[in-house]
Amino acid sequence: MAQVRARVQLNVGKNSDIPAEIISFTDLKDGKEHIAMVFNNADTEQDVPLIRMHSECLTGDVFYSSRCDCGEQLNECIEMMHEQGGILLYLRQEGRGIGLYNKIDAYVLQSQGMNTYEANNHLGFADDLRDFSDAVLMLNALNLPHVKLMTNNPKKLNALRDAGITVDSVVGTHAHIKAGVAGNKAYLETKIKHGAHMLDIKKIKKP
Ligand SMILES: Nc1nc2c(ncn2[C@@H]2O[C@H](COP(=O)(O)OP(=O)(O)OP(=O)(O)O)[C@@H](O)[C@H]2O)c(=O)[nH]1
Ligand SMILES: [Zn+2]
Repeated sequence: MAQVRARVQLNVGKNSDIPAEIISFTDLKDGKEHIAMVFNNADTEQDVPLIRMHSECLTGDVFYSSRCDCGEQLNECIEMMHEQGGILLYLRQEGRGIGLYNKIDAYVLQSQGMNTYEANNHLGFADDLRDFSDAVLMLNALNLPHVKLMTNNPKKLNALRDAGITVDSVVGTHAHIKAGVAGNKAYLETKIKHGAHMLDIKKIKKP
């Protein structure tokens, strides 16, 4: 059974002015250093807090790469949780679980015309290698059996429900579209078409 190892306050967000608490865990299964980021003490003060399970994307989260929407989604989540509280589970599942170097290889293939899933398959990987059982262990360690979930990905919803977490409602993220050859429009459209994502491509975030 995973347990909270340490929790400490810090400020996060673009201007380092959003109060949060970062939490580490013991006994997670896959050996990765997943963390939870808690806003407004939502884990102790809300009966049904907003949760996001965000998979690591170095290129998007750190460098705001044009190829995906991860960094913008992360900021959208931090800002929403600043307003209404919530718990962000930051999961070290780079490249939907294939790792950074393999994701870069997949980008090479995408530059040659393959879509995001075809590129994964061409490299010998399934469409999505992620397993959300450590996220469930983290929710259990935080004593959160009942949540609202921020995602467009039905697999995340099913993973929580299958593990016995009650998901009251699902909150979609905005479409963060970037044009151009190395843009993310085709990537987002492919996720909707082939990945059954519930993203509303017209729900564009106004600056
Ligand atoms: N293999 C592969 N992984 C990618 C590619 N583009 C982005 N990723 C990874 O996809 C994951 C995106 O994760 P999430 O932000 O949790 O998004 P999601 O599963 O699409 O679902 P929601 O954002 O919750 O709707 C990250 O781990 C990225 O590194 C790609 O072209 N190939
Ligand atoms: Zn990304």
